[in-house]
Amino acid sequence: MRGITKSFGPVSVLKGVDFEAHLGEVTALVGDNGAGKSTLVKCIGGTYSIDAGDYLFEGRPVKVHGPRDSAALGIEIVYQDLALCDNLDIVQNMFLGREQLNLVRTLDEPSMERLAGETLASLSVRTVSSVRQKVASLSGGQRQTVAIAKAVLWNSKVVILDEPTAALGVAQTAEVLRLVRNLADQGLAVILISHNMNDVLQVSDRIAALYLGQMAALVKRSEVTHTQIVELITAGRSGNLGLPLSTTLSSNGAAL
Ligand SMILES: Nc1ncnc2c1ncn2[C@@H]1O[C@H](COP(=O)(O)OP(=O)(O)OP(=O)(O)O)[C@@H](O)[C@H]1O
Repeated sequence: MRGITKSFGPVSVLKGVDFEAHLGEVTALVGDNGAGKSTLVKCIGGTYSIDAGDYLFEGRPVKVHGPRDSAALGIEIVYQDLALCDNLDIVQNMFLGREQLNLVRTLDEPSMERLAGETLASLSVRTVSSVRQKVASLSGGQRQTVAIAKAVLWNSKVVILDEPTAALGVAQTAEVLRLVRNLADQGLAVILISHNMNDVLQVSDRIAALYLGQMAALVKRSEVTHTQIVELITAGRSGNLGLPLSTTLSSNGAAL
């Protein structure tokens, strides 16, 4: 994404944001409440149209007018609410709206069941006992796992995860972070929105810090400390990292 701007009426939310994600890497998207993370992700997913800027995919300019366009490129977003149906089982959830049909045009249950099982196995998911289990009976971590598996089922290239460990316990967080790392190691570009610095430091390769609708910095994980990330989030800059002072200071020099 290059020079992305997005406003809602008079409210300017994204102000010339540059952002990129690479195959085989986890890029953490961090920023304070209201910094514009969700808005940026919804622009990537096509839920919001961008006002100005360039959207490039695999180096080519693309037009993304809605979620169907981003899905066709191989971009999947797992929102915080997971969008799973409690009354359906894991297979039904993973194929919801994209069910496979057999030759007589009825649901190809064996094929969907096999693919669901293979996808979970390829992600080394051990916590789900049966793909025919109702989603209502799954724990928070298992639900997250199913939502992520659903996102990678479609030969996805980019998977965006919105706060995947929020509200999870210690063991379940570790399991989901292992899965996040696994996705990148399998070659996907993973974008991880998170407020949890431990998660960010543990799994990310790059960190993109949004500050008041501007990209304060997009840096390699190995090049920043915990303190610097916090400073980028809260002040838009840290030492020689971050936005130029002129954009983060008001005319009298006070930080905005
Ligand atoms: N549909 C909308 N209409 C008007 N303003 C909006 C809309 N969506 C978001 N905003 C505003 O844009 C700003 C950025 O919101 P956004 O949800 O992108 O931030 P965020 O970084 O994801 O925050 P959080 O961490 O709290 O989820 C906020 O000030 C918000 O009020």
